[in-house]
Amino acid sequence: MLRLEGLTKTYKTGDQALTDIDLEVPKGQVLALIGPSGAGKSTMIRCINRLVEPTAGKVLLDGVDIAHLSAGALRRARREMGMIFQEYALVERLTVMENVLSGRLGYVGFWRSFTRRYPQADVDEAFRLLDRVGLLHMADKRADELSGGQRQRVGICRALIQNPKLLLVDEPTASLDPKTSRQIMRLICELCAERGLAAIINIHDVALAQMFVARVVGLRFGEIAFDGAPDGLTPDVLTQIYGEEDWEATIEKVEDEDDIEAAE
Ligand SMILES: Nc1ncnc2c1ncn2[C@@H]1O[C@H](COP(=O)(O)OP(=O)(O)OP(=O)(O)O)[C@@H](O)[C@H]1O
Repeated sequence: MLRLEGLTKTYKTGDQALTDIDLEVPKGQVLALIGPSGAGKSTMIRCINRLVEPTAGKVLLDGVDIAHLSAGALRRARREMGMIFQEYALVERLTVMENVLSGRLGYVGFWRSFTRRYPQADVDEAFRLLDRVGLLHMADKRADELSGGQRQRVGICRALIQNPKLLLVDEPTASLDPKTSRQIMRLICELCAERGLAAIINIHDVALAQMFVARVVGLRFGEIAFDGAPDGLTPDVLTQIYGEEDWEATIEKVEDEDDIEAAE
């Protein structure tokens, strides 16, 4: 469904962020992208929807090369890719419902988007999505009245109402506490499974990635250093990706937290 071929990005500053990346993501697969700061995770996600222009290589979405589309064709192709951000990127003074519906802006005409009059079918779908993520009762609240976890749920609904084939998720839990982080990761993975949706989730927290996804790709210095099931992330492999750390302790700590939560 998504195929990267020789994807390379060198920034104008000379920073080589990605080198010759080949990666295939089948329909419905949720993949976690891990790696140390500066490894190229955000760059990879941003090259896929061309928020960053690749220097070389192909980004094939169902066989169409996103890296070489004209502006109009790119706009249409971007509808197929929902984006979820670390800082939620909501419009604070708008309501939850309005924020969710803004995910349809790529579909409605100029006047409808200017006056924010959306088709009834879009409004109905927004209600369904808010119900699914447990925020139906908050539809009329302003975004700035929500907690971090609630905001991210709105961000998820806004991405899903686009009806994308692929979700690109950039650090969805970086601003959340550990328990809310797990809830949000679980929700994203459940929704992908329900909808047969593929996702690439850029995530710092290795233990969280291991808990929820079937495939992990590890980047190091802009190259793929690991690609496999989460149980292949042994302390040795993690050291290859990140450098030295006491991985046994890091992973055990999270398991302990879950035991405490289960006992509560
Ligand atoms: N706009 C930019 N201009 C120049 N260099 C950049 C730019 N964005 C990123 N880089 C460089 O590209 C490399 C990869 O950065 P990137 O942000 O993709 O890494 P990352 O793995 O997402 O890191 P983090 O986890 O800290 O967000 C780094 O060396 C970074 O300094």
